[in-house]
Amino acid sequence: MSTHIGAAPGDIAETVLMPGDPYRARWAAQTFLDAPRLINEVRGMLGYTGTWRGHPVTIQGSGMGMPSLSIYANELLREYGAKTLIRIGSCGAMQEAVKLRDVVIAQTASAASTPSSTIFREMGFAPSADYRLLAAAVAAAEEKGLTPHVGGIYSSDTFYDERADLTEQLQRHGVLAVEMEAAELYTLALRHGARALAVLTVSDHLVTHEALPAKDREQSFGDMVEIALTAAFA
Ligand SMILES: O=P(O)(O)O[C@H]1O[C@H](CO)[C@@H](O)[C@H]1O
Ligand SMILES: O=c1cc[nH]c(=O)[nH]1
Repeated sequence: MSTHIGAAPGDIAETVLMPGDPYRARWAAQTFLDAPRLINEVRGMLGYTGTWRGHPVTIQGSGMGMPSLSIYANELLREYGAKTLIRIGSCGAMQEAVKLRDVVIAQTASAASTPSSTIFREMGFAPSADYRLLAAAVAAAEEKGLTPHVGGIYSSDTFYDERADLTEQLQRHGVLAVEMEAAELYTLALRHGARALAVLTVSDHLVTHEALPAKDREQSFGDMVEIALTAAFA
Protein backbone atom coordinates (compact mmCIF):
# COMPACT_ATOMS: atom_id res chain seq x y z
CA MET A 1 0.00 0.00 0.00
CA SER A 2 1.07 3.56 -0.64
CA THR A 3 -0.42 6.66 0.94
CA HIS A 4 -3.19 7.07 -1.63
CA ILE A 5 -3.34 3.63 -3.29
CA GLY A 6 -4.53 0.65 -1.27
CA ALA A 7 -3.27 -2.06 -3.64
CA ALA A 8 -0.81 -4.73 -2.51
CA PRO A 9 2.59 -4.40 -4.29
CA GLY A 10 1.97 -7.15 -6.87
CA ASP A 11 -1.55 -5.95 -7.60
CA ILE A 12 -0.51 -3.21 -10.00
CA ALA A 13 0.71 -3.99 -13.50
CA GLU A 14 3.70 -2.33 -15.18
CA THR A 15 1.26 -0.89 -17.73
CA VAL A 16 -1.21 1.59 -16.26
CA LEU A 17 -3.96 3.49 -18.06
CA MET A 18 -4.95 6.66 -16.25
CA PRO A 19 -8.28 8.39 -16.85
CA GLY A 20 -9.07 11.44 -14.73
CA ASP A 21 -12.50 10.02 -13.95
CA PRO A 22 -12.53 7.01 -11.56
CA TYR A 23 -15.84 5.87 -13.05
CA ARG A 24 -14.23 5.87 -16.51
CA ALA A 25 -11.58 3.61 -14.95
CA ARG A 26 -14.32 1.22 -13.81
CA TRP A 27 -16.12 1.30 -17.17
CA ALA A 28 -12.90 0.79 -19.17
CA ALA A 29 -11.75 -2.07 -16.95
CA GLN A 30 -15.12 -3.81 -17.09
CA THR A 31 -15.42 -3.26 -20.85
CA PHE A 32 -11.92 -4.00 -22.12
CA LEU A 33 -10.07 -6.13 -19.54
CA ASP A 34 -10.46 -9.81 -18.79
CA ALA A 35 -11.10 -10.66 -15.14
CA PRO A 36 -10.85 -7.08 -13.85
CA ARG A 37 -10.61 -6.80 -10.08
CA LEU A 38 -10.83 -3.72 -7.88
CA ILE A 39 -7.36 -3.00 -6.46
CA ASN A 40 -7.90 0.51 -5.09
CA GLU A 41 -10.79 2.51 -3.71
CA VAL A 42 -8.98 4.85 -1.32
CA ARG A 43 -10.77 8.23 -1.56
CA GLY A 44 -13.02 6.70 -4.21
CA MET A 45 -10.20 6.88 -6.77
CA LEU A 46 -10.99 3.51 -8.32
CA GLY A 47 -8.27 1.29 -9.76
CA TYR A 48 -8.66 -2.11 -11.46
CA THR A 49 -6.22 -4.74 -12.64
CA GLY A 50 -6.98 -7.39 -15.23
CA THR A 51 -5.51 -8.61 -18.48
CA TRP A 52 -5.80 -7.50 -22.09
CA ARG A 53 -4.90 -10.16 -24.68
CA GLY A 54 -3.00 -11.90 -21.89
CA HIS A 55 -1.03 -8.81 -20.77
CA PRO A 56 -1.51 -7.52 -17.20
CA VAL A 57 -2.98 -4.00 -17.18
CA THR A 58 -4.06 -1.63 -14.42
CA ILE A 59 -6.55 1.17 -15.01
CA GLN A 60 -6.25 3.72 -12.20
CA GLY A 61 -8.13 7.04 -11.90
CA SER A 62 -5.89 10.09 -11.54
CA GLY A 63 -8.44 12.70 -10.47
CA MET A 64 -8.66 16.09 -12.13
CA GLY A 65 -5.68 18.42 -12.43
CA MET A 66 -1.94 18.00 -12.19
CA PRO A 67 -1.63 18.05 -8.36
CA SER A 68 -3.94 15.02 -8.15
CA LEU A 69 -2.35 13.22 -11.11
CA SER A 70 1.06 13.87 -9.58
CA ILE A 71 0.15 12.00 -6.40
CA TYR A 72 -1.05 8.90 -8.24
CA ALA A 73 1.70 8.88 -10.86
CA ASN A 74 4.43 9.37 -8.23
CA GLU A 75 3.13 6.45 -6.18
CA LEU A 76 2.70 4.22 -9.25
CA LEU A 77 6.25 4.99 -10.44
CA ARG A 78 8.11 5.03 -7.12
CA GLU A 79 6.26 2.42 -5.08
CA TYR A 80 4.64 0.07 -7.59
CA GLY A 81 7.25 0.03 -10.38
CA ALA A 82 4.97 1.22 -13.18
CA LYS A 83 6.83 1.43 -16.49
CA THR A 84 4.21 2.61 -19.00
CA LEU A 85 1.62 5.23 -18.08
CA ILE A 86 -0.99 6.20 -20.65
CA ARG A 87 -3.52 8.88 -19.87
CA ILE A 88 -6.95 8.24 -21.41
CA GLY A 89 -8.69 11.57 -21.01
CA SER A 90 -11.24 14.00 -22.33
CA CYS A 91 -10.17 17.34 -23.79
CA GLY A 92 -11.43 20.59 -25.25
CA ALA A 93 -10.63 21.16 -28.93
CA MET A 94 -8.82 24.44 -29.65
CA GLN A 95 -8.77 24.27 -33.46
CA GLU A 96 -11.73 24.26 -35.83
CA ALA A 97 -10.35 21.21 -37.67
CA VAL A 98 -10.46 19.14 -34.47
CA LYS A 99 -14.04 17.89 -34.10
CA LEU A 100 -16.13 16.60 -31.20
CA ARG A 101 -15.24 12.93 -30.44
CA ASP A 102 -12.01 13.11 -32.49
CA VAL A 103 -8.94 11.43 -31.01
CA VAL A 104 -5.98 13.64 -30.09
CA ILE A 105 -2.57 12.10 -29.39
CA ALA A 106 -0.35 14.50 -27.47
CA GLN A 107 3.22 14.78 -28.72
CA THR A 108 3.98 17.63 -26.29
CA ALA A 109 2.08 19.26 -23.44
CA SER A 110 2.65 22.94 -22.75
CA ALA A 111 1.77 24.36 -19.35
CA ALA A 112 1.95 27.67 -17.51
CA SER A 113 3.03 25.67 -14.47
CA THR A 114 3.07 22.09 -13.22
CA PRO A 115 3.73 20.58 -9.78
CA SER A 116 7.29 20.02 -11.11
CA SER A 117 7.82 23.62 -12.27
CA THR A 118 9.65 24.71 -9.14
CA ILE A 119 12.48 22.21 -9.66
CA PHE A 120 13.26 23.67 -13.08
CA ARG A 121 13.51 27.25 -11.68
CA GLU A 122 13.97 29.61 -14.67
CA MET A 123 13.84 26.77 -17.20
CA GLY A 124 10.79 26.22 -19.44
CA PHE A 125 10.98 22.40 -19.58
CA ALA A 126 9.29 20.77 -22.61
CA PRO A 127 7.25 17.72 -21.50
CA SER A 128 7.08 15.27 -24.39
CA ALA A 129 5.57 11.85 -24.99
CA ASP A 130 7.53 8.64 -25.44
CA TYR A 131 8.16 8.50 -29.20
CA ARG A 132 7.63 4.77 -29.71
CA LEU A 133 4.40 4.76 -27.72
CA LEU A 134 3.23 7.74 -29.74
CA ALA A 135 4.09 6.10 -33.06
CA ALA A 136 2.36 2.89 -31.96
CA ALA A 137 -0.76 4.82 -30.91
CA VAL A 138 -0.94 6.60 -34.26
CA ALA A 139 -0.62 3.25 -36.05
CA ALA A 140 -3.31 1.71 -33.81
CA ALA A 141 -5.69 4.60 -34.50
CA GLU A 142 -5.11 4.39 -38.25
CA GLU A 143 -5.62 0.63 -38.11
CA LYS A 144 -9.09 1.36 -36.69
CA GLY A 145 -9.79 3.66 -39.64
CA LEU A 146 -9.44 6.81 -37.55
CA THR A 147 -7.42 9.91 -38.36
CA PRO A 148 -5.99 11.06 -35.04
CA HIS A 149 -4.76 14.59 -34.52
CA VAL A 150 -1.14 14.44 -33.38
CA GLY A 151 0.68 17.44 -31.95
CA GLY A 152 0.90 19.81 -29.04
CA ILE A 153 -1.73 20.16 -26.34
CA TYR A 154 -2.11 22.52 -23.38
CA SER A 155 -2.26 21.20 -19.81
CA SER A 156 -4.17 23.85 -17.90
CA ASP A 157 -4.78 24.41 -14.19
CA THR A 158 -8.26 25.73 -14.91
CA PHE A 159 -11.29 24.24 -16.61
CA TYR A 160 -13.14 27.58 -16.42
CA ASP A 161 -10.47 29.66 -18.09
CA GLU A 162 -10.44 33.48 -17.97
CA ARG A 163 -7.42 34.02 -20.22
CA ALA A 164 -8.90 34.51 -23.68
CA ASP A 165 -5.62 36.10 -24.78
CA LEU A 166 -3.64 32.99 -23.81
CA THR A 167 -6.09 30.69 -25.60
CA GLU A 168 -5.68 32.85 -28.69
CA GLN A 169 -1.87 32.65 -28.56
CA LEU A 170 -1.94 28.88 -28.11
CA GLN A 171 -4.36 28.53 -31.03
CA ARG A 172 -2.03 30.67 -33.17
CA HIS A 173 0.77 28.23 -32.32
CA GLY A 174 -1.20 25.17 -33.41
CA VAL A 175 -2.10 23.76 -30.01
CA LEU A 176 -4.77 21.16 -30.68
CA ALA A 177 -6.60 20.81 -27.39
CA VAL A 178 -6.68 21.61 -23.69
CA GLU A 179 -6.80 19.20 -20.75
CA MET A 180 -5.41 19.25 -17.23
CA GLU A 181 -2.88 16.43 -16.54
CA ALA A 182 -0.55 15.40 -19.38
CA ALA A 183 2.34 17.85 -18.81
CA GLU A 184 2.97 16.55 -15.30
CA LEU A 185 2.53 12.92 -16.37
CA TYR A 186 5.14 13.34 -19.12
CA THR A 187 7.55 15.11 -16.75
CA LEU A 188 7.28 12.43 -14.06
CA ALA A 189 7.67 9.58 -16.53
CA LEU A 190 10.82 11.17 -17.98
CA ARG A 191 12.22 11.68 -14.46
CA HIS A 192 11.66 8.03 -13.55
CA GLY A 193 12.74 6.41 -16.81
CA ALA A 194 9.22 5.33 -17.72
CA ARG A 195 7.15 5.75 -20.88
CA ALA A 196 4.16 8.09 -21.04
CA LEU A 197 1.54 9.16 -23.54
CA ALA A 198 -1.83 10.91 -23.50
CA VAL A 199 -4.54 9.64 -25.83
CA LEU A 200 -7.51 11.99 -25.60
CA THR A 201 -11.05 12.31 -26.94
CA VAL A 202 -12.65 15.66 -27.66
CA SER A 203 -15.57 16.25 -25.26
CA ASP A 204 -15.80 20.04 -25.58
CA HIS A 205 -15.10 22.56 -28.29
CA LEU A 206 -13.63 25.94 -27.49
CA VAL A 207 -14.47 27.32 -30.96
CA THR A 208 -17.98 25.92 -31.53
CA HIS A 209 -18.90 25.61 -27.82
CA GLU A 210 -20.29 22.09 -28.28
CA ALA A 211 -20.09 19.82 -25.21
CA LEU A 212 -20.87 16.18 -24.49
CA PRO A 213 -22.86 15.07 -21.41
CA ALA A 214 -21.14 13.51 -18.39
CA LYS A 215 -22.30 9.96 -19.20
CA ASP A 216 -20.66 10.15 -22.65
CA ARG A 217 -17.37 11.34 -21.11
CA GLU A 218 -17.51 8.41 -18.69
CA GLN A 219 -18.62 5.57 -20.94
CA SER A 220 -18.30 6.29 -24.66
CA PHE A 221 -14.65 6.93 -25.41
CA GLY A 222 -13.76 3.32 -26.27
CA ASP A 223 -11.53 4.09 -29.25
CA MET A 224 -8.96 5.88 -27.09
CA VAL A 225 -8.90 2.96 -24.62
CA GLU A 226 -8.27 0.42 -27.39
CA ILE A 227 -5.64 2.67 -28.97
CA ALA A 228 -3.84 2.98 -25.63
CA LEU A 229 -3.94 -0.77 -24.98
CA THR A 230 -2.73 -1.61 -28.48
CA ALA A 231 0.11 0.94 -28.27
CA ALA A 232 1.24 -0.30 -24.86
CA PHE A 233 1.93 -3.80 -26.19
CA ALA A 234 2.97 -3.02 -29.78
O1 LIG B 1 -11.79 13.39 -18.56
P1 LIG B 1 -10.54 13.52 -17.75
O2 LIG B 1 -9.59 12.42 -17.96
O3 LIG B 1 -10.82 13.80 -16.28
O4 LIG B 1 -9.78 14.84 -18.33
C1 LIG B 1 -10.33 16.13 -18.47
O5 LIG B 1 -11.58 16.30 -17.82
C2 LIG B 1 -11.42 16.99 -16.58
C3 LIG B 1 -12.19 18.27 -16.63
O6 LIG B 1 -13.53 18.03 -16.94
C4 LIG B 1 -9.91 17.21 -16.41
O7 LIG B 1 -9.38 16.17 -15.63
C5 LIG B 1 -9.44 17.19 -17.84
O8 LIG B 1 -8.08 16.93 -18.05
O1 LIG C 1 -9.59 20.43 -19.51
C1 LIG C 1 -10.55 20.23 -20.24
C2 LIG C 1 -11.08 18.94 -20.45
C3 LIG C 1 -12.15 18.77 -21.27
N1 LIG C 1 -12.67 19.85 -21.86
C4 LIG C 1 -12.15 21.08 -21.68
O2 LIG C 1 -12.66 22.06 -22.24
N2 LIG C 1 -11.11 21.24 -20.87
